[in-house]
Amino acid sequence: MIKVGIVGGTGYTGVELLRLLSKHPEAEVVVITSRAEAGIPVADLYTNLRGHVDLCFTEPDVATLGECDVVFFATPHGVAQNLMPALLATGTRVIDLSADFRIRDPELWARWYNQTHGCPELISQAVYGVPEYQREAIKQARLVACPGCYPTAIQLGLLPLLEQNLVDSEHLIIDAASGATGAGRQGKVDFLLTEAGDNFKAYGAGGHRHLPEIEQSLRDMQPAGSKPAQVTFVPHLLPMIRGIHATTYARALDANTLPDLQALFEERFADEPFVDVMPAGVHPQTRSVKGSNMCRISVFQPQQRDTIVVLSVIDNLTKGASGQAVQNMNIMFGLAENAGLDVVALLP
Ligand SMILES: NC(=O)C1=CN([C@@H]2O[C@H](COP(=O)(O)OP(=O)(O)OC[C@H]3O[C@@H](n4cnc5c(N)ncnc54)[C@H](OP(=O)(O)O)[C@@H]3O)[C@@H](O)[C@H]2O)C=CC1
Ligand SMILES: CC(=O)N[C@@H](CCC(=O)OP(=O)(O)O)C(=O)O
Repeated sequence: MIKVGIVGGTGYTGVELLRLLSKHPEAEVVVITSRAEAGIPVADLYTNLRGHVDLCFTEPDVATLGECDVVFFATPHGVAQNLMPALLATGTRVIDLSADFRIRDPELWARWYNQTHGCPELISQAVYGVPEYQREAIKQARLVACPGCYPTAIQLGLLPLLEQNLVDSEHLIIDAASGATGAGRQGKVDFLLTEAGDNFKAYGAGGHRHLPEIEQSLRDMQPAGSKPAQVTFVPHLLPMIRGIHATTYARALDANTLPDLQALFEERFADEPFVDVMPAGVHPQTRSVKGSNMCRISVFQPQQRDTIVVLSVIDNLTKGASGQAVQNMNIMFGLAENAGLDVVALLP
């Protein structure tokens, strides 16, 4: 059994890690931390885990965490970077769900996250954890930086087009919408039922912190010589609990020579356990992935003109965070990639 520690067990990604790992055949959570709830049984706070998880929350302690084979950070950005040098020195491997190690340039990170990076010397060791194009690097990684939820949905939708250099990469336009759990459990007025319910609004249109992460990862997918990807990214808040829907508009470099896009997408993801290309003409919907690690994608070329539309949906807490983190753990430890993740989405 792989011994697992979780730092930050009281947030939504922490409880999602517990839900998935409690049924994992080859991993067992042995430590779960919370400073505010130390000493309290996990199942007292999250009653869905009664009968499945017997642990109590404990204070974060590097020596105890260092006895685990792998430690997940489900903490706000700025936390993992401070514990990382001491924790990696124990020999444990780390999977960070926060944004601390996603961006390679610490100055760029500092500008978007309004704080100085506490551990720039370890950033180069981090592998960006998108299995669909980083699988080999993830196998060897000691530190995996899990992608953000919006970046995951957007990257998977654009991967086949950018790898083949088929679109005008400097003018990509993305509208994406997220359920309210995307904002975490630390309540803000905007996420009250009475504020978010029966409403739909954009936010961050002038620049969202996921923009540099999205552009960095899209550029990593592009073949040498391509024009570096630039995106206009507008996120929206949807009055639902889980789910992300991303709509991406990309102009073909040459609409007359485009390959069959449906076949291109189906072939690119044929061997991917967690990407499902929908049949031609079918629109994906967030509830078809709720609670599952699947990303469902559709591609359209309306009126056969030169704008390609890609629709992608994920559950922000599963493929967008904790499910992808478990998928990365499975790859790092040579396990079946779907271990603990073979879950059918909850529908209706
Ligand atoms: N929600 C989502 O859809 C997604 C979230 N993420 C990222 O995952 C991370 C976790 O998010 P989420 O689950 O929403 O939870 P929160 O951001 O609300 O994190 C809360 C957890 O972190 C712990 N924590 C906070 N500060 C510290 C600290 N200084 N030292 C140790 N532990 C600390 C808290 O416990 P306590 O204070 O009691 O110690 C609590 O358990 C964030 O970085 C988020 O950006 C990534 C993808 C999707
Ligand atoms: C609805 C909502 O507020 N979403 C969050 C993003 C959620 C997320 O998961 O971002 P990280 O992975 O980088 O934490 C936001 O827009 O900031």
